[in-house]
Amino acid sequence: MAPLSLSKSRNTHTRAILGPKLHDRLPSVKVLMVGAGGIGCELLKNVVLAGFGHITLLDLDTIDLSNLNRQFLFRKKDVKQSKALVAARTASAFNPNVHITPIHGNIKDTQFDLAWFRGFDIVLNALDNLDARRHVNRMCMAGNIPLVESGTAGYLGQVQPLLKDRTECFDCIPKPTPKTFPVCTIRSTPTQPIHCIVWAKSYLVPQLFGEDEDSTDELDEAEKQGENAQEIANLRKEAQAFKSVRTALRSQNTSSCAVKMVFQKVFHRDVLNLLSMDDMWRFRDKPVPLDFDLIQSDQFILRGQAASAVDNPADGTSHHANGGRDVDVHPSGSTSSRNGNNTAATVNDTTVRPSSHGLKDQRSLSLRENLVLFVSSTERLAERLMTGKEEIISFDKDDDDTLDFVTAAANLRSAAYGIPGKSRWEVKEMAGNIIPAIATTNAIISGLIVLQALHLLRAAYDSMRNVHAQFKPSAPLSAIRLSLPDPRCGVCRDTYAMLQCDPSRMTLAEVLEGILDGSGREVSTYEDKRMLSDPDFEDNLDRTLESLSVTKGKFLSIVDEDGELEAITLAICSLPPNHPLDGPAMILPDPLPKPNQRAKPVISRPLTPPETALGAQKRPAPDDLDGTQPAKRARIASTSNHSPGTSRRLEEDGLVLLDGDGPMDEDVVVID
Ligand SMILES: Nc1ncnc2c1ncn2[C@@H]1O[C@H](COP(=O)(O)OP(=O)(O)OP(=O)(O)O)[C@@H](O)[C@H]1O
Ligand SMILES: [Zn+2]
Repeated sequence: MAPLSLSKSRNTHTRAILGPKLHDRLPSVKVLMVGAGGIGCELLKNVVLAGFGHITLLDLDTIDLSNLNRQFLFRKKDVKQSKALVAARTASAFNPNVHITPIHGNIKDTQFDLAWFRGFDIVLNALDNLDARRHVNRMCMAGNIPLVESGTAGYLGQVQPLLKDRTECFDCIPKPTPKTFPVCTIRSTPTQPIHCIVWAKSYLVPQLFGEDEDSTDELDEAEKQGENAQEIANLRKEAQAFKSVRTALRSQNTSSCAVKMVFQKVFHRDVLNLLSMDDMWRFRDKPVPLDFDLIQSDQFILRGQAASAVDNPADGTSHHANGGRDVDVHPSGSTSSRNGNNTAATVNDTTVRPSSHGLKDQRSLSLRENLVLFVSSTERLAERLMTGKEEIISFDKDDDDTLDFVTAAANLRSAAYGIPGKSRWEVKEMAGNIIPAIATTNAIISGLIVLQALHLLRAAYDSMRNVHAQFKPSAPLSAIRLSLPDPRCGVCRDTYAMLQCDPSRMTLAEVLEGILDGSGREVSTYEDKRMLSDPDFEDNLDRTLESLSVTKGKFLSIVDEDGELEAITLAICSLPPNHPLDGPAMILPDPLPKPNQRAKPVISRPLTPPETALGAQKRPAPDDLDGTQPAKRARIASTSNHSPGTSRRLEEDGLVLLDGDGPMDEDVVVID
């Protein structure tokens, strides 16, 4: 028998499985893949080998050493290069007929507007965060583009095909409330290692290395409004104290003492201040203020132990320092001290630790070693600010300097409060909210993504399933029929249209006039959760879209005040390239969007499993269905989520830090 030609053998099986019709179609299908990480690398390989011809691969990140164990399109030589570019280069070689366009960018960037999304036949998500997933979901709902959503967490995984009007969308189901901690626990009364880690990562790192948030105006305003004068005076003192250490960290002259200043403030003076509040410690163990010089000279006695002997490993055992000289206590490997000299704060570490005590990242550090690590990491971070390389630094589990800093600061705080410390490895897991990734789960999920994508392309809607990989040896996969859209969903129930316009020349009123065709309906307008106008608030109507930050890539929602009709959401796009310069500043969608009657709320909905890798998704209990109209719900959400009065920071990974002035149970630090 004559051997099959390579291209014949390459396609024979796929063709037999997919059937000639679908197989012939794949070379012309335009796929957008978002994410080239753990799932993304596996998925790209599958998509290329399945015979898809045009793949656009987008990822914002560069390759990290820690990716190599499972992101097999990358090699050590590729570290620090763009994931999208390297993955595309590697996978192109798997199939000569494939055309991969890599983009090193953020999918939320406004250049990737609805017009751009509409250039694709299908979108495959291989992302790792809710924010980006929500964004892609909205774009796909707006453009009626089939989307396959996916996620893995350890042994768990999920694949979910989504199509507007046929299936629920990613936002139809409320996502789990993240884990919360009261702010006072984090700021004043920690009792667990995680409290100290969150404090170091979400409070201390931003205070020292993040943006300079001038709170003077806020405090002046609070004072005017007659808030507690003593409290305001304390907050001013606190702000001033942080200001001076921030300045010191950024200044050449004082930088040598800066690290010690930081230490004295947060581990000594702040603890003394707290101790002065007697009431706080009536039923709690008191913290102990740490002493830099005494720890350095190993004369500090903490709860009966010397600094070099105090270590607080998670297992509760204590390792006493003796024996041979060691060891690098900079887990990142850096031992540099600024200007090559020992600064006032530098500890000449001759700590003696048995080097056999586990891998260096997994060792528990003594109090003294934590001090050394605190000094060196603070110096490294300060140096990055001083050399102007970065203006601000935020925590990143893969950034050795910030991880060292958080490890050391958290452990020093733990020591002060008598809480067990954590190794750098454990801190990385806890601060980075890491569930170890399992390559096999990624591989299984990536295969399932392609299967669901093929169902979508074939319009075989009855075959589509939500598939879950679960930790159940008897039933490792479960496949569930898809649910219908939630009629109350504020994303997929909107009527979408594309508005091509020049936002610098169009006012909000002109857009409303054009879209509502002079119907005079009473409406409110929103950009995301920001309310721009309502019937009682018309100040913005004569402002241009640009001045209201409603520009290319953003959505403008027009919500019916009566709640009778679904909302109209306009995706703002540029005018076409050939549009005459003196032409109209807006091209209205044709036909104009005609929103449907709003559906009455339903009580029972099809089953979706309770726990997913995209988040333990819970449907509202029937009692929660209060029948509130989405329009009104959106309004409530918009005001409660971003009330300007609340001092709130939202961090990338979903962590919310509320510096609350509200009641205690509203003051929470939230971990996603
Ligand atoms: N907004 C976004 N735009 C483009 N790519 C994104 C966006 N958000 C996340 N990603 C990418 O999605 C991918 C998710 O992959 P994965 O979960 O394996 O993350 P990772 O960073 O490679 O791994 P780990 O978090 O475990 O270190 C990452 O490569 C990440 O850069
Ligand atoms: Zn929805």
